[in-house]
Amino acid sequence: MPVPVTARRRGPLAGSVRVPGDKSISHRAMIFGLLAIGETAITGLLEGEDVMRTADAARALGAIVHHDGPGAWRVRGVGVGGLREPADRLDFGNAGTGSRLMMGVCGAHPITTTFDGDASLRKRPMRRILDPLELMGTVIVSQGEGGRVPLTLRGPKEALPITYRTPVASAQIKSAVLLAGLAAPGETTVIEAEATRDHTERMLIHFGADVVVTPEGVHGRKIVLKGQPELQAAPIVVPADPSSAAFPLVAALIVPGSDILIESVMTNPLRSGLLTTLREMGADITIESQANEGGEAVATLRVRASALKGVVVPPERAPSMIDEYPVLAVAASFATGTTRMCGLQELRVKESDRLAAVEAGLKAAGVTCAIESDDLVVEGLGGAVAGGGIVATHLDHRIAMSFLVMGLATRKPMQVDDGAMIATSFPSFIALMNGLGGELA
Ligand SMILES: O=C(O)C1=C[C@@H](OP(=O)(O)O)[C@@H](O)[C@H](O)C1
Ligand SMILES: C=C(OP(=O)(O)O)C(=O)O
Repeated sequence: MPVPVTARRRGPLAGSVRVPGDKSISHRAMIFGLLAIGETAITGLLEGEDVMRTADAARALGAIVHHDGPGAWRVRGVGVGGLREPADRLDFGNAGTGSRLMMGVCGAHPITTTFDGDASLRKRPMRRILDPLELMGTVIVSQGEGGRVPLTLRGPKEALPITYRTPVASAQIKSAVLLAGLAAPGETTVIEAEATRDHTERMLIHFGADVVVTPEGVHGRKIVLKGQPELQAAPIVVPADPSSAAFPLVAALIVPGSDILIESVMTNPLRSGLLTTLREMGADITIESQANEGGEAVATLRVRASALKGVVVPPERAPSMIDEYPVLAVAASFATGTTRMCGLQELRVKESDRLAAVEAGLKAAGVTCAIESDDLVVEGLGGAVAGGGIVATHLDHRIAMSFLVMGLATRKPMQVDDGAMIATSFPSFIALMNGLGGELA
């Protein structure tokens, strides 16, 4: 049942918030917990639906998963090579990350596994994962049209190590190959032309694997993993998700008079493209304090309403802010002048076609914008955005949250047709925004 949600303009936003744990790290915490020997204790886990599907899959593959309290989980793993064949298909719901990383894990083990998901996941390309897995010896027993879920994989007796150049900048492809490489003897190498988020590499090292990362070309990296390690359980502290922090951050910038604190947000440079871009636009974002949480740098950000100006966002920045473009487009609508976001082809294959969804949403709010090849061009209105539209979210949490943020600053309310998917990544979003003085209902 769709759950329409409306956002209305009220007063300035104020207060201090902490957003939930990082989604990328939370999925990986469950997966590494499964693959390690011993018990992995996790704190700060994102308890969103996507991560809960990965937890269910870890259980189905043999892990013992305990929930001790808010964000606190323990996972007793089976070790690399010790996976149990699941009795049923694994349903990953809306989650690209969970399904693709687990394809890497299962596809390299001598078990048969069926992957499925919701109507959004069933549209997303999986050939990008199946191609390298086939090189490693995985048999694709069945697949949906064009290599989509539902699909069934059977892993080889022993996976083959490969050297793989990722055809698109994608941490999910890189991670699937590295996770499969754990089960292969010898060295598995992934070469990426543009560096993407490095949480898998960091976690491999944290769990005791032998991984060497070197620069490759101007923006890229080469990652070499020694296969068949014995991964040892290790505690994981999940820092706050910068992709979730993006929503209160942009809201505070566009709602006049706002002044908020966002506590201890992860500032991994491979996730910080939005901060860089907003600062170039003139955003008043200052760092109040810095620390380290679970091996990642974190910072408490003070964000004040700002007069933004349009900028050109270069294509090489895309991997470091790939999930933040919808909410950046909202910020750009309130800026003075034009913002051009370049090289966004990957946005077409997320939970929805985000280029099309953003264009439709902005137009519904009275903002002029265009898709020019792989660029999104937004004509900023300098603060006076009409709003009043109804936005189709297409089972996409980030589209829903972005346009609700917009509605906190538009003249007329903004409605999204379905807020249900927000629970996949940020279950407390509405309460958190209302706690800052927003009006979402
Ligand atoms: O590895 C990850 O955790 C993720 C990688 C990105 O996807 P791609 O690898 O498809 O770019 C991102 O969009 C997704 O939300 C999370
Ligand atoms: C693209 C996203 O996630 P996933 O690929 O895991 O579905 C996202 O969270 O914006």
